[in-house]
Amino acid sequence: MPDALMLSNISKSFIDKTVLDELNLAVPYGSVFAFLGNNGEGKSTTIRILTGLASPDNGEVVICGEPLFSRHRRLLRRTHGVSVNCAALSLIGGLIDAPSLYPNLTAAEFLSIGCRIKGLSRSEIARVLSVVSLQSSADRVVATFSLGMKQRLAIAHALLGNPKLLILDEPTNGLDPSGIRDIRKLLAELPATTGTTVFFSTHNLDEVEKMATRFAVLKAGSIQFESDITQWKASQQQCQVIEVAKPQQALACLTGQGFNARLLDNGLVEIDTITREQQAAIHRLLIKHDVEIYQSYHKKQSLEQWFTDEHTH
Ligand SMILES: Nc1ncnc2c1ncn2[C@@H]1O[C@H](COP(=O)(O)OP(=O)(O)OP(=O)(O)O)[C@@H](O)[C@H]1O
Repeated sequence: MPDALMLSNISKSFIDKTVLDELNLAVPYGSVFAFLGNNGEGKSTTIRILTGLASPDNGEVVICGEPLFSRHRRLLRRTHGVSVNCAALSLIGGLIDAPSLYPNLTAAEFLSIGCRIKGLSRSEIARVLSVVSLQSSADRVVATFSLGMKQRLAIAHALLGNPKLLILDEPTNGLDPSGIRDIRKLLAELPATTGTTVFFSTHNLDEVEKMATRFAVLKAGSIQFESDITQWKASQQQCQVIEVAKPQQALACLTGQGFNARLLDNGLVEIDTITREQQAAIHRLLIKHDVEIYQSYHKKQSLEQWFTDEHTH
């Protein structure tokens, strides 16, 4: 099975600035793929290219085996001059920038316009509303929706026709915590509920850890790092943090036994650990040396900390 999305050697420059420089990326079927990068690294430019809103200077975009920019198939010539292969475009649902919804229409009326444009049966309306959990709001006027509901309606609109690949630019931007939770749950479940692969850009690294299955970091025009989330988590340094009555004595005991331990500014002792057996050994050792333990917890490096350390310089 081909990847849901493949970018090969994509380059894009604006006047004298090269934004994308031979970018290569493969998004496997069934993944929820997070596309990370600092401001101005070219995430939106990439998303505009892979939704056919802009063309690359060089390189190829392939959606589920269909080239997006092809001279040899039936072409849709857009007003801004980008020629796109309709067969590839029909496999994508996209949500870029803030959703443009008609405030005076009901949710169902708004979606019916999308159905008409795409030549779909009206039964699609109930299906997509159910996917985004808005069935009970089908006849409500959009102007009365919360921001989170509007975003879910915009995603429902992008899901009309059951695209193979949903592409979203910062889908939780501007939402409150409950709106973020709803979108996160919705997107994380989409591959299982509708068979749609999800590709989204974001600045919210907590969100990536909670809902993505894979992520890539864009820097200086190409992918600097890419990994499955589970593999990344397994590879991260883990440590035990303890609060004790005598931190200096605890530190001496632990380093004397070969543990890699350090005293933090706040008086806590942090010890690099890998196994549960090492965690148990730490507690046994301190108790044996009469060091009282007030609290002890296991800590893994967050994606946010890792990103700040590795990719913000
Ligand atoms: N149409 C354009 N003309 C000239 N420069 C552009 C154009 N579009 C984007 N750029 C430049 O390309 C660079 C990448 O912009 P882009 O919006 O893709 O970054 P981004 O990673 O999405 O940033 P952010 O996270 O802030 O949205 C920026 O320096 C931007 O100024």
